[in-house]
Parts: sequence; structure tokens; C-alpha cells
Amino acid sequence: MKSFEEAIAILSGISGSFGKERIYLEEADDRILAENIYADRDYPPFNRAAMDGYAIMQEDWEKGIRTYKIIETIFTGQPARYALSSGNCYKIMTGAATPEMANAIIRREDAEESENQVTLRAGALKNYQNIALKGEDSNTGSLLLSAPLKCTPQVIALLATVGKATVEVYKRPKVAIITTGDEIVSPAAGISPFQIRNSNQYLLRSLLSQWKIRPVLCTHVDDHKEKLTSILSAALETDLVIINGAVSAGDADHVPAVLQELGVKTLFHKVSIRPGKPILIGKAISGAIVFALPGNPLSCLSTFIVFVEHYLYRCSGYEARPIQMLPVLKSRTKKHPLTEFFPVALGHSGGLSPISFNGSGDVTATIQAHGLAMQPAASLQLHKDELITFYPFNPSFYSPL
Ligand SMILES: Nc1nc2c(c(=O)[nH]1)N[C@H]1C(S)=C(S)[C@@H](COP(=O)(O)OP(=O)(O)OC[C@H]3O[C@@H](n4cnc5c(N)ncnc54)[C@H](O)[C@@H]3O)O[C@H]1N2
Ligand code: MOO
Repeated sequence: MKSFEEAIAILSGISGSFGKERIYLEEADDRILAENIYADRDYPPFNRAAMDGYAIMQEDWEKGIRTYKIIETIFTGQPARYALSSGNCYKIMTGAATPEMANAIIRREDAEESENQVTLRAGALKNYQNIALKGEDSNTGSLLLSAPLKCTPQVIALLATVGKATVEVYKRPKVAIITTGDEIVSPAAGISPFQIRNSNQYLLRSLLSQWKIRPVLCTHVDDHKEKLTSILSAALETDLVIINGAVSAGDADHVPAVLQELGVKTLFHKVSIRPGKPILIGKAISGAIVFALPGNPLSCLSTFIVFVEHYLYRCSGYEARPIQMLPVLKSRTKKHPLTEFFPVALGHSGGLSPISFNGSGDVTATIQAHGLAMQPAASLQLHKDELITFYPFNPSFYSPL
């Protein structure tokens, strides 16, 4: 049986980018940026008025001049027409370009305007008071966004700022989801006492939607070898096949045998982890990568987070799935030699609180969780405040540094 680290190394070896594509910015939400982005000009591009008010020369103020002639009103998007000279000022609007000679703006609230004159009230002026200096945010040519990077709302806004109407992003794999099991029924169907609703299909769909991936095939199949063979052979036309259930040791667990018959090379079957030990990862003759995830709800989620997402991050130009090292807030013991993943809540202190649960069949264990944490195979006891590996559920908010 492979260790977790060996399994991840094997997966890294067979995964990488599917190439890049150029898309409209409107479609870029949550996609992974594949090009570095540089400032096309200085930001701000001119000395920008930060307040509605009156722009003067600070030297005039220091000379004691308090009443100024308004020589021009400057609105946004237009240059000033007249040069500033001593005793004069501009009336200026927030966001307008402040001409070079003006080096302080006094707010409208601190002014008394009459006719084309204004009397200003203020204490000592700061140099460039209420003016955002050209280039103070970033200079032309400076690196603003470094790929790969998830297109969060802030990233999208910056792309728009620098005039990227289209952007290069990593291509996504074509995905098939196949859930299995005689006992599994759709949430819409009637249910008998010994049946279970198909939560994992919805879990997998939803996890993939965070990657903006809509499966090209999403179906359920009973524990019937021939039916499974027929659906799987169609699924192998995609890039990434995610199967759920029927992968362990039971008489109805046909997935490993069917995959073998279809020529899928097993990269590994069973990894010394909990939950998710029965996981199988293989590679088809077509090149498709097959993840057969165990059926228990927490095993399905956990193996998606640590294996499928690792693969998806590698398809998106990342080396690995983002993780963080954070302190665990309670000691924790285990008796087995497996690497264990358990749900944790991230507290205000930045520490991780393990969430108690019965086992990988629990359906509520992860609702309060912000991610999974890892207890390494050899570590039978985690001590309070020990740094442990955290796998956040939504790593876009935790960009790797
Ligand atoms: N003799 C052994 N038995 C088991 C082993 C083992 O190593 N030796 N491993 C155990 C572990 S660990 C797990 S996890 C499960 C995984 O089994 P399968 O992947 O074959 O999954 P199933 O047997 O089909 O289902 C397990 C469990 O999950 C429920 N399930 C399945 N599909 C769904 C779905 N789409 N939505 C919601 N729930 C689902 C299913 O009803 C079962 O309760 O095997 C252990 N056994
Ligand atoms: O993966 Mo199993 O979840 O240990 O029950």
C-alpha cells in the first residue's frame, strides 16, 4: 500500500497543464490566470484629486494667502487649460487630474466661495495634501499579477483596470462523474428505508463548479458489471473520470475489475490514509485520468480535496494544492499508522479546532468546517499548538505566498 506522500508524488508525475486559452474578461470568474499582468501605465496615471475642493500652491499658503481667485473648474476626464500662478486656484472635483503646479487641495467643507473667489480655512498644509500622486500605486511596466492566480473579484477588477478585455487562462479538463450503488437514489425520488440519497453526485458537481467545470457526463449506475463497463467506456473519452463508490473489497465493488478490463493502468489502489483508504487512481489508454473515490461521504470529500484538487491545481499551472501550516488548538490522538484527514474549524486566533464526528459515513461532520487538517502517519499524538497542515476548502481566499 502506498503512503500518502508516495501517492501524491505519483499523481504529480502524471499531471500537468492542458494548455492555455484566451477568454473574455466577463467569463474569467474563478478561472486560473495563465499570463503575468504588468501595469500598462502609471497608477494613478496623473496626480489625482482625492477630494472635491480647491487646488493651490502650498507656497502661497505658507506666504499667508487665504483668499484665491478661481481661474478654472477642473472636472474629471479633462485636462486643465490654464497654468496656475500665485494667488490663483483651481476648483477641482474628486478624480480629476491635478495640474503639476498645484500641490495641495483644500476640501470644499473648509472653504467659503463667492463670485469667482474662495477663502480657505485650514491649518498647516501637508505636501500634496488630498492628492494621490501619479504612480504611487504602481509604475508602468511593474508586475501586478503573477500567474498562476485564481481570478477572484479583486483580480478581475485589476485586469479591467489595466485594459485586459481578454485574458489567457489555463484550459480545464473535460470531466465525467459516475456514482455507483444499488442503494443510491436521486434526491428527487421516493426513498425506501434501506436506500440512501445520492449526495456524492451533488458534492462532486458542486466541488467542480468551484473550478468552473461542468461535467460533460454525470450519471449514476447500479452495481451491475455490464452497465458499469458500458458507462465507463464512454466516460474514458473525457480527460478526467471521477467515479464514486464500489472501489473497496465487497462482492458488488466492480470498479477495479472493470477498469482493468477497459485497459486502465492502475497507478495505485489503496493508500494508507483515513478516510479514503480504498482510493484507486489510474490512467486510461486514451490518456484519461481516473479517480475512483470511496463512497462514504467524508471519504469522497476528503479524497477530492487532497487528490483531485491536487491534480486540478497541477492542470492549472500550480505545483501543488495550496496548504497552510497552522496550530491545532486541542491535542489529538490516533492509534493507527495511517495519515489521517479530519474536519477543522478555523478560529479567530488563526488556530484549528478539530470537529468531532463518528466516522466517514457522517453527513454533518463538515458543515461547520473550513477545511481538513492532516495528522501524519507517524504522529500518534498532535500536541496543542503544534503546527499542522491545513487544506482550506476554498483556497482562493488563501493564495499561496
Ligand atoms: N473489507 C473491507 N471493507 C471495506 C474496506 C476495506 O478496506 N476492506 N474499506 C472501507 C472503507 S475505508 C470505505 S471508505 C468503504 C468504501 O467503499 P466503496 O468505495 O466500495 O463504497 P460503497 O461500498 O459503494 O459505499 C460506501 C458507503 O458510502 C455510501 N455511498 C456510496 N455512494 C454514495 C453516494 N453517491 N452518495 C451518498 N452515499 C454514498 C454507501 O451507501 C455506503 O454506505 O469501504 C469500507 N469497506
Ligand atoms: O475511507 Mo473509509 O472512509 O476510512 O471509511
